[in-house]
Amino acid sequence: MNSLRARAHLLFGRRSHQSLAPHQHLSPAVANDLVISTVDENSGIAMLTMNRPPANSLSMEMNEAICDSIKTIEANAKIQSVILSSTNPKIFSAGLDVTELVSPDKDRLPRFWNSLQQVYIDLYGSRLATVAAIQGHAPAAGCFLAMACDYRVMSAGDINSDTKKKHVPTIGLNETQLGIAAPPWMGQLLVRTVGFRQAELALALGTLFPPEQALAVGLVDDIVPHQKAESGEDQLIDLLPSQIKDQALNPLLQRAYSQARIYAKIPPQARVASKMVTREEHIFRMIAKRDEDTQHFCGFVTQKAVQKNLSAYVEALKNKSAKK
Ligand SMILES: CCCCC/C=C\C/C=C\CC/C=C/CC(=O)SCCNC(=O)CCNC(=O)[C@H](O)C(C)(C)COP(=O)(O)OP(=O)(O)OC[C@H]1O[C@@H](n2cnc3c(N)ncnc32)[C@H](O)[C@@H]1OP(=O)(O)O
Repeated sequence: MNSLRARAHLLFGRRSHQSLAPHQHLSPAVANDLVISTVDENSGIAMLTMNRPPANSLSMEMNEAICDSIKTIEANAKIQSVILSSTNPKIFSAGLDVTELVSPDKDRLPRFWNSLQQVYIDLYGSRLATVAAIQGHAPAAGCFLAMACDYRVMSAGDINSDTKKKHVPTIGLNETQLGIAAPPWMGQLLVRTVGFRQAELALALGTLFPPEQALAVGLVDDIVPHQKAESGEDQLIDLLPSQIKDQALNPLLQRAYSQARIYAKIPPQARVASKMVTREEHIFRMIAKRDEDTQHFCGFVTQKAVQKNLSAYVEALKNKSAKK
């Protein structure tokens, strides 16, 4: 147990990206615009709210902001749990900013990929208990963000009171639908989350799961119907950033908060050591294979055929949005 604790300290007690990541980080002031951090030392709970309109897509700066925010919260010994949420009620995160992938700058592309690897190291390997509050869509790297957390609660969707149209969020690794493959470590994370056969099917088909199906395969741990709750807790209201203060009666955030509180009550050393049992080897593997992974990614993404697929995809995305 002692050696496990020592190793836990090695992995989780120190900021991995301070010693391991060669890339630059944004100043906290800028990072705070992209990811809003709020903390409540009394309950030991923090909230990281992604705030990169329109879709919380992951640019290099967004990845760096996520890492910086985790670092800042981890430095506060009074905080044990963090909720990862979004200011956009319909999109948790649209995954990688696809404009980073099309006709990429050759110097920026590897740094961009390093920044995503760092999110894996910092979020998946965080000492904090992490709860993803998935209000809206979480495709591709959006799904990865959720899978890198310890617990996932997802909204069952809602009905627009004006148009009466139902909004049903989806989650999954849909990369094959873009003509690309999920990176091996992301695919393996899906395998560890939902099991081999479900992952094999979902990766090949690029399946985006609606909430009920996501729950059935184990991609999320709980789904929450949208009906507004009758009352809100003061502690949750205090934790919500001003941009989403009106969400205090949102049952999804309430459910995420109650799960964060459950985690915050577990003795941290025991919780962190047990987290290591399942995550340590994968974090170390990423660290060891980081350069190789970056070379694979850059080589793959810059292939002519892949660029063609990605360009067409981005065009379709823009056209779809323009038609609205
Ligand atoms: C042999 C060796 C092999 C080694 C292999 C190694 C590595 C593997 C290689 C590559 C791996 C690369 C990994 C990629 C993972 C990813 O994350 S790719 C990104 C995938 N994301 C998506 O497909 C989501 C695309 N978006 C949507 O489907 C929808 O937007 C939505 C999220 C479902 C929301 O729909 P909604 O109708 O509400 O909104 P809009 O579609 O109108 O979008 C609003 C607005 O946002 C912009 N936008 C959406 N998504 C993105 C994005 N991902 N990036 C950038 N911008 C995005 C959209 O364009 C609209 O903008 P506007 O026009 O300015 O309004």
